Amino acid sequence: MSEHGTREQGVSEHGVGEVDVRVDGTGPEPFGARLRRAMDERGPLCVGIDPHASLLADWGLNDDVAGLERFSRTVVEALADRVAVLKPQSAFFERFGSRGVAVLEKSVEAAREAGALVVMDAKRGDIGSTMAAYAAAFLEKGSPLFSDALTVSPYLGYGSLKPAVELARESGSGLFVLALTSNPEGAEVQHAVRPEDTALRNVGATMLAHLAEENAGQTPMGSFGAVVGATLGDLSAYDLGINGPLLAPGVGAQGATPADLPRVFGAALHQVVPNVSRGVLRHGPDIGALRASSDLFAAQIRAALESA
Ligand SMILES: O=C(O)c1cc(=O)[nH]c(=O)n1[C@@H]1O[C@H](COP(=O)(O)O)[C@@H](O)[C@H]1O
Repeated sequence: MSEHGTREQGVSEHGVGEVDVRVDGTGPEPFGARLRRAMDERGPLCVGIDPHASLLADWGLNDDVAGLERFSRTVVEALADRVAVLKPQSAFFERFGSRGVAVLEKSVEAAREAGALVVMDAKRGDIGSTMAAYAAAFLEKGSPLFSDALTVSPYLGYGSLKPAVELARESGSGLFVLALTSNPEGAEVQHAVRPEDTALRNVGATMLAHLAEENAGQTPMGSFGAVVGATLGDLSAYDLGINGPLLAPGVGAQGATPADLPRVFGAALHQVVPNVSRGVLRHGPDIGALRASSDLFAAQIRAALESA
């Protein structure tokens, strides 16, 4: 860690784990502050760890736990010391049952150890009391899957996420709330308008408004981010100024490019964490090639930020 804090051994009801402690001793440094610093130091690129069966095959690996382990270890070794964020997609690990989840645990630990922030992409969402258990699984210090942030679905109502918001505040972790997703099917839910709202205040916009409230007054930015697809075209009708990060999947395999980012995100561009998964991963298993691809995306993103 930098001058702002240290990682120390800490104890929670779940056991011993690493915790981020502010130098002034006031508790864990919030995710938003840690992410801002990582984005400023390393650039904002987030690379996904998405071990698709087809990628395992392309890498010459078996579609089994050993292949999964090798794939994840290679991505972490190649990229955890250079990108701001790594985002393991839990589904590809869960596919292998408990042994896959064990690989996920090790990957998260190794990535954080090497200096990347880890956003666990598990897209959890449930009624509040169950949401508390999901939050404990991913955001409770000392939990085996403890991550810097978690993707969550607000489509049981934003308020159902409250236990996760509270635990994230306590543990210095963050959330990325699905607001306007990169897939075309998302519109039927996210573009819906409640009778009491206007067309400009659809469900996705309502989620952004909740996040703006959550992050109010936080500096340099709050810890409660939105997922907003880079594939969505002009988003100027939305107020993306949530004072928090915008995770932007869709660059690479889904067709968006770094050059699209200024047009899509406008004034919110500097809050954007663009995610690339297959676009980088397809260059493996060679570590140099993975790094070259990630560096190229990072340079293109930097150029897009500078051009705006
Ligand atoms: O939350 C996400 O990360 C996510 C949200 C979204 O709207 N769209 C989306 O593609 N994702 C994830 O981002 C990654 C995109 O992967 P690539 O299309 O291979 O770059 C996958 O892990 C998706 O699950």
